[in-house]
Amino acid sequence: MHTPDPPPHEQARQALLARTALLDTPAEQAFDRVVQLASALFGVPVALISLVDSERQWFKAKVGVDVCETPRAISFCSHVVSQGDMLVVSNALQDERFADNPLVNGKLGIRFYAGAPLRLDAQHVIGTLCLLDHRPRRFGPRQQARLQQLADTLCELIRQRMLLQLAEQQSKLLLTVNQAQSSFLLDRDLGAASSTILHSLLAMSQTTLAFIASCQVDDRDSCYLDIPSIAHLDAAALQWLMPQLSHDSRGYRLYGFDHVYGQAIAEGEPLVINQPALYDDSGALAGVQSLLVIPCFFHLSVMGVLVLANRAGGFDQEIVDHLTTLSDGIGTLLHVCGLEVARQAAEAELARQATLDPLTGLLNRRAFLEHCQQNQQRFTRYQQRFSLLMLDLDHFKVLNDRLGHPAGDYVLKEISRQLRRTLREIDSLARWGGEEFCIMLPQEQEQDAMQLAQRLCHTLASLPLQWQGETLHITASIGVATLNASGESTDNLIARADAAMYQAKAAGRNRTWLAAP
Ligand SMILES: Nc1nc2c(ncn2[C@@H]2O[C@H](COP(=O)(O)OP(=O)(O)OP(=O)(O)O)[C@@H](O)[C@H]2O)c(=O)[nH]1
Repeated sequence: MHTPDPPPHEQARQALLARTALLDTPAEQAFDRVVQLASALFGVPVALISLVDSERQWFKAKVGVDVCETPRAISFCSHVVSQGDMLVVSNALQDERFADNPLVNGKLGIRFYAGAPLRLDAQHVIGTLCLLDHRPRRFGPRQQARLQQLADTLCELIRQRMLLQLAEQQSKLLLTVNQAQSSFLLDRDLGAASSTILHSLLAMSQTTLAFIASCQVDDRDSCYLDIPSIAHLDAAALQWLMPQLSHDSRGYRLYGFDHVYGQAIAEGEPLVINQPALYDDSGALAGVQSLLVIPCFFHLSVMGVLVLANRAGGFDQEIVDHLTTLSDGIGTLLHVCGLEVARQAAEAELARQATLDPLTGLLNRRAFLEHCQQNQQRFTRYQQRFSLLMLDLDHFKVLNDRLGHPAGDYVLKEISRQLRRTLREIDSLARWGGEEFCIMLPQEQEQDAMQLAQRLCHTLASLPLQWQGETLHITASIGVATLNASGESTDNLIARADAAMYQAKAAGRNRTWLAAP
């Protein structure tokens, strides 16, 4: 018995067969009619639609036999698949390839076989439409041509069926993209929205890894791809991708545009890579079997890419066309997401601005008071005390009157900068109003707070401030108050620090004063 070698591109052929979604499906009238017609037309007892799978032939429709599959190794049809042409065996007993085949000398007793290839595309034969008889027959060229016609019609039926399935999947996917857009508008979670799309895509495209990436530019003007979620069925594929990405709490990022995704974005065209080793010898694609990168547009701008990897048999034009129709929906989603991110950033910036003093950039009185309240609560909870320094520049009016308002502004800004530089990160500094500043020192003992106030006094007094060639001598008076052990109110603490500051003024200025308890 002769078992033929598999045809070239056997893997792609099997992938195409899998995509027909015919294997192991129930009988269908349209296919049954074809075998009934073939049996009647050619006057044979057995007619089959045989699909040649990796290890078996499986019959989608049959007349005259009960079995629904036989091993591929003994099947006549595998010869048709391997040679790509029709096979006619007039008398199997006289054919050395089949004489000792169990289908011939066994119960089935095949003598005559004619099988026409089911050729779905130029390269691949997925099976046969075949005729069998228990006695030898002649099967001339005209009959062979008719059988092939019938097989070609059957192929057309299969193609139509695949197109219909594709259209159904496409409308399902479009619906998924629409749902993802709506859910994003509701909960503003791009990771969840893209994950919904990706999981549907994996199932539909028979791939093992998928992600959506949006083009972003960070605050240092570096371009990167933001990848809010990755869907995968294959840990090995993920291992290939991971070393390329950086990861933080917001998701994954891929910096620069010097890679296949950047290429698809720059060219604005889908990029299909079915032989990664030939495409890129740098090793960046080692571990991936096939890759499809589709740019996603909003109007004429590329907002990001849809990436799918590892499709059995690789990516063909049909799947590219199919997925490209989805990419606009994804592009719109990425655009809406970009608007949302910009809106949130603007909102955060506005909120930040509202807490700052415009001249010095320090916290304003309102924000500082909120901060004090929080520390007050911490005291209630953890008994952690804190101190306040009320700092007022001395004779500032004189300086303003003599050198003008711009000189006063300059001094306020320079003093603010110096204070910020002298204080620690955990200390809070605010412009309380006019030439007055307020400082909060967390977990501070009275003596520590006094020491710091004295250091500030000294630092400001020795500041070499210059205004239009004149050296300015600025001093400050500082009142120091520490939250008392019973946890007084913030207002009371501020009032005590303020009163201490006036004591310092009254005592001659350029000094510190510890508030009475
Ligand atoms: N240039 C400038 N001056 C300000 C600003 N806010 C308040 N001032 C001035 O600060 C001065 C405060 O004067 P006073 O309250 O009399 O206090 P002082 O002159 O520092 O005197 P003592 O506090 O008693 O040492 C006034 O001249 C205000 O006009 C500001 O934003 N810029």
